[in-house]
Amino acid sequence: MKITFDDILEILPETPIARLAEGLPEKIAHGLSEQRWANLKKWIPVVENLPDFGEVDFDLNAHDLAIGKNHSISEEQRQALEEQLKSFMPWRKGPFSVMGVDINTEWRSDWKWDRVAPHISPLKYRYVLDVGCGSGYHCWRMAGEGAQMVVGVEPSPLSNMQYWAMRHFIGANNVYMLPLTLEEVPANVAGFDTVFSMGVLYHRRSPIDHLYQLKACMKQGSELVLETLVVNAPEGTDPNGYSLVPKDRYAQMRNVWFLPTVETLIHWMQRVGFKDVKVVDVDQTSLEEQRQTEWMNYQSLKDFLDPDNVNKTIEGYQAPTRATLIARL
Ligand SMILES: Nc1ncnc2c1ncn2[C@@H]1O[C@H](C[S@+](CC[C@H]([NH3+])C(=O)[O-])CC(=O)[O-])[C@@H](O)[C@H]1O
Repeated sequence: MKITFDDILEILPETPIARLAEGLPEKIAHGLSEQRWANLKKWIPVVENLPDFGEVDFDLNAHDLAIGKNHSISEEQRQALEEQLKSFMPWRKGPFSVMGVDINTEWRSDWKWDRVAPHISPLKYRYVLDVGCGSGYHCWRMAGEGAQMVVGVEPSPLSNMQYWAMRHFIGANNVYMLPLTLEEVPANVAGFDTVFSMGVLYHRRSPIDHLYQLKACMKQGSELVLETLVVNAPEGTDPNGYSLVPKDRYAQMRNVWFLPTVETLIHWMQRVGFKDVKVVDVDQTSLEEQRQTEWMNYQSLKDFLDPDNVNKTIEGYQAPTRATLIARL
């Protein structure tokens, strides 16, 4: 199957998010430019040559999407497919099961979805944006909840290939991933009914600007679902207004900037104009939720924590704890 954006370009003008189309072909070309990302030269042919097994069953409400669960292929075909899918390693966000190949990703992203989904407004018939959607795992689950259209924006070309690999087997099913950053989304879209930003805010150098950019995508009365790393204020420090900017790395990640307390995060969201801000979950990431697997064979959370104290990062900070907040525009 060829990677093509013709369908989304054709659909967009008829939707409340029509302004997303502005300059889109050029932005897509930039996002998937082989000059910028030499690996695309090897990845794109793998995607485009995935085998055609005809119509395949799947279940967007299953934790692994159960693609082709009732469709039998030969062991030889299964092994060849496994090899093709392994060319998109490391697989971080999932899991996925494709024609009997179980992609055991670094993250149990289904656990995050199970924590978030019970608290959000029903997605049925909604236009949904998932910012920094990774492999697109949550986008598929959002479509499973009946969304009218899910747009994932994700600058990582490898993550985009992982989306296309799933799409090859199951079709778009209202899910479209664009190889864009949030900053490339036009500032006047103002049409999404639900916007998710999960695991992105702490990567931004200007968290308040990130919140304004999310807001600019949203329709009046719509919902924001924000998930990000938080910290407790040090003993004796007022949590209101406190946020940690790590000296250097945080849990070995170089690109971590602001880790607010939950109180500070609420305040930031209110300052930007979000209403009814609710904290629906705070959860310390477990070693079972993020770990090395056969499909992600680099170091993982265990290696980023203090070997003598799993509640601290290797740098001595509070171990990764994520809060989910829901707010209305
Ligand atoms: N400016 C940006 N605009 C859009 N995306 C970005 C930007 N910068 C980084 N990203 C992307 O945001 C994703 C963050 S992961 C969360 C995945 C999923 N949401 C999850 O909640 O599991 C982090 C985590 O593991 O928490 C990466 O895929 C980046 O490429």
